Amino acid sequence: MSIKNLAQTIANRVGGDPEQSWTAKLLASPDKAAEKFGEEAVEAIIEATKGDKSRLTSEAADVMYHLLVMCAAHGVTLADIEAELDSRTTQSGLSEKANR
Ligand SMILES: N=c1c2ncn([C@@H]3O[C@H](COP(=O)(O)OP(=O)(O)OP(=O)(O)O)[C@@H](O)[C@H]3O)c2ncn1[C@@H]1O[C@H](COP(=O)(O)O)[C@@H](O)[C@H]1O
Repeated sequence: MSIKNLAQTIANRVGGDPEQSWTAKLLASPDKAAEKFGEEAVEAIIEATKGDKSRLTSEAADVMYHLLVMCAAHGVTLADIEAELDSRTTQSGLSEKANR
């Protein structure tokens, strides 16, 4: 699934039944969504340091899903994030840091 479609699926769960949907449950509890994002990020870091590509891929998917849910719980959309990323694009495509 594309990130765009995942974000749309998550947006469609706003106001959904927490008993029927994990996503709806997290959206109704922003602090829980943030906590889960943190847990998944740590799990991804651990897999990255172990060097297992398959496990890292799985954890990275968890991180992306939970990041989007956490943001959606606060009304931040994928379009908002993309606009922020667009604003960071430099003329050369290289950041100041990369030039140092
Ligand atoms: N991409 C995901 C997705 N990734 C992870 N999860 C859930 O996130 C939860 C993670 O919780 P835990 O870490 O406690 O569980 P776990 O990952 O099994 O445990 P560990 O392996 O990390 O130890 C699990 O219940 C997963 O099912 C997801 N739940 C939903 N989606 C997407 O969201 C859509 C809507 O799903 P509903 O939540 O069912 O509406 C789905 O069709 C999917 O496309």
